[in-house]
Amino acid sequence: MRVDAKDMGTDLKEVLITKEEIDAKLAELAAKIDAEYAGKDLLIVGVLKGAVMVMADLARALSTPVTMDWMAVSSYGAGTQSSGVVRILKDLDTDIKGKHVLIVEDIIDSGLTLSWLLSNLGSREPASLKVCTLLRKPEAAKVAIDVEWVGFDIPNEFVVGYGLDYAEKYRNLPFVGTLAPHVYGG
Ligand SMILES: O=P(O)(O)OC[C@H]1O[C@H](OP(=O)(O)OP(=O)(O)O)[C@H](O)[C@@H]1O
Ligand SMILES: Nc1nc2[nH]cnc2c(=O)[nH]1
Repeated sequence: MRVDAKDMGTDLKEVLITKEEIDAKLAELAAKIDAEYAGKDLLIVGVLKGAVMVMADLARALSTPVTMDWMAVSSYGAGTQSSGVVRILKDLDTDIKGKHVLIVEDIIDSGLTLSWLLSNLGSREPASLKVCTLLRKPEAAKVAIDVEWVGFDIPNEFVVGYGLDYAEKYRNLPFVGTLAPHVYGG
């Protein structure tokens, strides 16, 4: 079923990516990730809170048996601009030395969060460290990052839904959409 922005009240401007498009893309990415990690032990690391939905759906689309861990970092607070200062709110429960690690993100915007994460997790000497993100904003990049698996490149607009929030709201929307300007004072 296609859900339109108008069904979700007046806060939303438009639906950018539907649940059906997300499901199809995650199946495509999962097949590539399965091929990459065939015969290997894979730890997928979800970056809280935004990656909860993509982590849950990607994990179920994978055939590769995985273990899962979570890291919580924040660089956005309640606003729509990255502060650039990354704080660890929750570290991994496991030692990743010698493990194949796949970071699962909902979005790469400025790239500052991921750049910091790659450096932080890379220093723990994993056997490999790669990234899968559902969304990326090429026009917003402040640092160049090599990302193996990207679901959708999107325009440089603040998006919500499918894990992504504005002031902690809208994470449970099943699609990715943009907000009407009045919501964030535009
Ligand atoms: O590329 P960047 O500009 O660094 O932005 C990307 C980061 O921003 C979001 O997290 P946020 O800090 O909003 O926390 P949240 O996942 O808990 O909402 C998102 O989940 C990424 O981790
Ligand atoms: N909700 C949300 N969080 C983000 N973090 C970085 N970019 C975004 C975005 O466009 N939307």
